[in-house]
Amino acid sequence: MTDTTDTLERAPDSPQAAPGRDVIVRLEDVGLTYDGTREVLRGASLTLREGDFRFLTGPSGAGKTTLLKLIYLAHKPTTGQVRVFGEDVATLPPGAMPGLRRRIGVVFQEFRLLDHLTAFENVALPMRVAGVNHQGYAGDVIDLLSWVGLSHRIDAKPPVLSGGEKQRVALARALVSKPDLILADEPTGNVDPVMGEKIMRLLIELNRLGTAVIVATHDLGLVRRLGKNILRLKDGRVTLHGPLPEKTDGEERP
Ligand SMILES: Nc1ncnc2c1ncn2[C@@H]1O[C@H](COP(=O)(O)OP(=O)(O)OP(=O)(O)O)[C@@H](O)[C@H]1O
Repeated sequence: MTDTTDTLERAPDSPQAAPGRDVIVRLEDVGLTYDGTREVLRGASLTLREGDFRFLTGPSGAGKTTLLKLIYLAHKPTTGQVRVFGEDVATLPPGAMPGLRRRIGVVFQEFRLLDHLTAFENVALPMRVAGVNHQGYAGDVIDLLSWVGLSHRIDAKPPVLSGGEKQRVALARALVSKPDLILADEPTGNVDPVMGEKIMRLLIELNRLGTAVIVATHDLGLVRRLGKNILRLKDGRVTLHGPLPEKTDGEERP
């Protein structure tokens, strides 16, 4: 079996460098074609281990969101194998999906906050859906909103929150079930650079505490500053790269 890694430059947390950590996501030779005609992934492979942090980059339309949705079990591959927390998605027993998904926190554009619920209620929602009672989650929700700097906005509803505040509520919601893996699709997309940096620092802190993270982004400045390994998606395939070097004239990589 071939690994993910067509190219690996200075990647200290690479699969090769850390064989002791469990593999939590493995894609092997995955193809995904929408509607039988639109081939987005072709022979895509990657390995993610516990505690890894990866930026996911690539041209618009390359399939970054599609790849994250595959890992979140929202799509099945057309060909190849997807394993998440050791389970083969193709042969997942009925009823196993919610349990797997609870181990994954997502910050996706289309999973918007519910406008009629407060910040507290939005963050609490995954716990309520999982059948946890108020006492079981209230403390965690308050702590999380405080951690993302929103203690003062607990009772505010999304229509009166700024873009950055909404992103941080969404991040808190993704974290409330203490996931082993966070998938964030352009989490800094609609916020100013200072807020974008703050959101990324929160993700990095979370990763430092042990959560694996994949962040899809077009923001190469951020990728360069934060110095993390990169999964690059292009022509349907994934390659793993080390941190971007300092900018050089005319440089145009991911
Ligand atoms: N549900 C779908 N049905 C059909 N085609 C789709 C679907 N979702 C995405 N696509 C197409 O698949 C391709 C990849 O889309 P995707 O959103 O995964 O790319 P992306 O790399 O995340 O793009 P961007 O950087 O612009 O957000 C695009 O051409 C898109 O139009």
